[in-house]
Amino acid sequence: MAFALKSSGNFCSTQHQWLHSTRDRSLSGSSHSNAKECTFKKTNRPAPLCVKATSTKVELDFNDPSWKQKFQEDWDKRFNLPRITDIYDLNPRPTTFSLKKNRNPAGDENGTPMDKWNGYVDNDDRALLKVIKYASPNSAGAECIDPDCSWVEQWVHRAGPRKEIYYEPEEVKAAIVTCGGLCPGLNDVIRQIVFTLETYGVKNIVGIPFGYRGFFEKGLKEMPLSRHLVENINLAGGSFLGVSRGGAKTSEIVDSIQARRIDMLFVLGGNGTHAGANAIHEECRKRKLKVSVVAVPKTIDNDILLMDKTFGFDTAVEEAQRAINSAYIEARSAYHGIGLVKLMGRSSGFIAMHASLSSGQVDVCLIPEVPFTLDGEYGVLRHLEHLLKTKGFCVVCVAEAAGQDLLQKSGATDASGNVIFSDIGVHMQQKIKIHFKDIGVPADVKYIDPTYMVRACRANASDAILCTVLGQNAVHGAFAGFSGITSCICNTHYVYLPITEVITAPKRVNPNSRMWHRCLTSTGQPDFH
Ligand SMILES: Nc1ncnc2c1ncn2[C@@H]1O[C@H](COP(=O)(O)OP(=O)(O)O)[C@@H](O)[C@H]1O
Ligand SMILES: O=P(O)(O)OC[C@H]1O[C@](O)(COP(=O)(O)O)[C@@H](O)[C@@H]1O
Ligand SMILES: [Mg+2]
Repeated sequence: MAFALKSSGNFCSTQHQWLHSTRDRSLSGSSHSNAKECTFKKTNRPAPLCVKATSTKVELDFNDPSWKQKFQEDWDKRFNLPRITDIYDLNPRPTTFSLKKNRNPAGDENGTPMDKWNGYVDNDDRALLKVIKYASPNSAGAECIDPDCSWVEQWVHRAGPRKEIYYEPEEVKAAIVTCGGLCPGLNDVIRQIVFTLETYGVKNIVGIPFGYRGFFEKGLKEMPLSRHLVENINLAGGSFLGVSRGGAKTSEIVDSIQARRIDMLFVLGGNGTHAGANAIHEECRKRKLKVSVVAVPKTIDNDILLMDKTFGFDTAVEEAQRAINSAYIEARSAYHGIGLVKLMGRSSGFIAMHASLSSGQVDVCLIPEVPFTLDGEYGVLRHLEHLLKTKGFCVVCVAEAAGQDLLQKSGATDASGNVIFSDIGVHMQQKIKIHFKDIGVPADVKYIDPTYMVRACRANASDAILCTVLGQNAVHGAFAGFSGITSCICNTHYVYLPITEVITAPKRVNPNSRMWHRCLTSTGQPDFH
C-alpha cells in the first residue's frame, strides 16, 4: 500500500499548514471538508492529511529507497514556474532593468561592466520552503512526508530581476487590477508596480477599475497610470483603482485583454482572485496569447497556502489589537465587566489569534479551527463565571467564522460565492447576558465589532515593506516571462510560486502549531468541549 502523492484527487500534504496527528484531525473538524486521509505503507503511525490537488498520479512507496528522489522530482515539476516560452519560441533580450545604467552605461563606478553587475537573480536560484527537521511526527506542528518524518528538501524559485527579459519595454502595455475585499497596502503595491515598470522603460501602464468587473462592465474606463500619478497613493488606505467581488467571466475578461492589447496583467487579490488569475492565464495560453499574468497575494485573513503572510495582515492585526484594548479598558473599568470583540477572518482564525497574542489582554480566544461549546461544564460561559469570580473582569476575542455549528446557517453567499456567516459575536453577546441573568450574577457586557475599520487603514511599516518587495518582484516575474505565478514571501525569502499550488484550499490555523499553543499559554484558557 502506498499513498498517492499526487493523483487526480488527492496528495499527502506536506506543505500545507496541516498536521498529521490524530488529535489534529479531530480538532480540525468539518471546516476542512476537502481533507482526506492517506495511508502509509507502514502502520501504527499517524496518517498525514491529504488535500485536493490536480495533475498526474504519482505513487510513493516508502520501502522504495528512491522514494525521496521521486518525491523531489514530482515537487520540482509542481513548483516549476509556467512561462510564456512554454507555448512560444522566443529569444530573450538583455534586461533594461539596471540601477546603474544612468550613471555610467559602460560599467559601474568601479569599472565593472554591467553584465558583471551582481544585481540579478539566476533562474536556478532557489529558496528552501521548510527549514525545520522534525525528529518525529509527534513533534509540535510536524509536517511529515513519510512515517519517519525524514528530511526532504523542498525548493522553490527565488524572485527578483533576471539578466534576460522576454518583452520589449517600449512595446509593453501593462495593466493592474485589484479584486476582492479591501486590504491595507493595495496602494503601496500598485505604486511599486508602476515605479518598477517605468524603471524597465514601460510607458503604457493602465489601471482596471473595480476589480475584474472593470474588464467587462460598460462605462468603466481603464485609467492611465504613471509615477507622477501614483506617487502619494500609499498615504491613504483603500484601493486607488477600486475593488469588487463577483462577476468574473474568464472568457469575457480574456476577450477584453485581447481587445485592449494587454501584455502584462498584475492581479492583486486573495484566494478567489488567484483562482481567477489562473483561469485567465490558462485561457491566454489556450488562445496562444503572449500575456504574463502575475498575482500578488492580498488579504487581511492571511489564508493563502504556503506563504509566511499576505500583505495587509500585519496592519489588520495591529488595528484589531486596538479594538481589544478598548474592550479591555471597558471591561476592566466596569463591575464584572466582560469585553467581547469579534474579528474578521472568512475561514481562518489568524487575525483573532495574532491580535490576542499581540494585545496580551485576551482571556478567551475562539477560532473556527478549534470547536467549542458555550454551555455546560466545559463551556465558555462557565469559564467566564470563573474569570469574574477570580479576576473580576475578562476579555473574549472571537473570529467571525468561529462557532458556526452553534448557529443557524444563513445559507447566503456574496457576489463571489463566498459563504456569509451567521453573526457569532451578536449570538455570544446575547448568550452571555442571558446566562449571567439566569444565574443571578451581575455582568456588564461590552461588545465591539470593528469590522471594516481593521482593513480600511493604510499599511503599517512592515506591510509597506512587504508590499514594496512583492510589487517590484511581480514586475520582474512578468519581464522574466513567467505567467500564472504569484509573488510572495516563504520562510522569510521572496519567491515565485505557481498559482495552482496556492489555491488548493484556504490556509487555516493549525491547532497543533506552536503558535496556537502560545496563544493558549497566553490566554490561559482551557479546552471548551
Ligand atoms: N474559482 C474562481 N474562478 C474564477 N474567478 C473567481 C473564482 N473565485 C472568485 N473569483 C473572482 O475573483 C474575484 C475576487 O474573489 P473574492 O473571493 O471575492 O475575493 P478574494 O480574491 O479576496 O478572495 C471576484 O471577482 C470573483 O468573481
Ligand atoms: O468585504 P465584504 O464583502 O463585506 O466581506 C468581508 C470579508 O472580507 C474579508 O475582510 C477579506 O476577505 P478577502 O480576502 O476575500 O477579500 C474577510 O475577513 C471578511 O469575511
Ligand atoms: Mg478570499
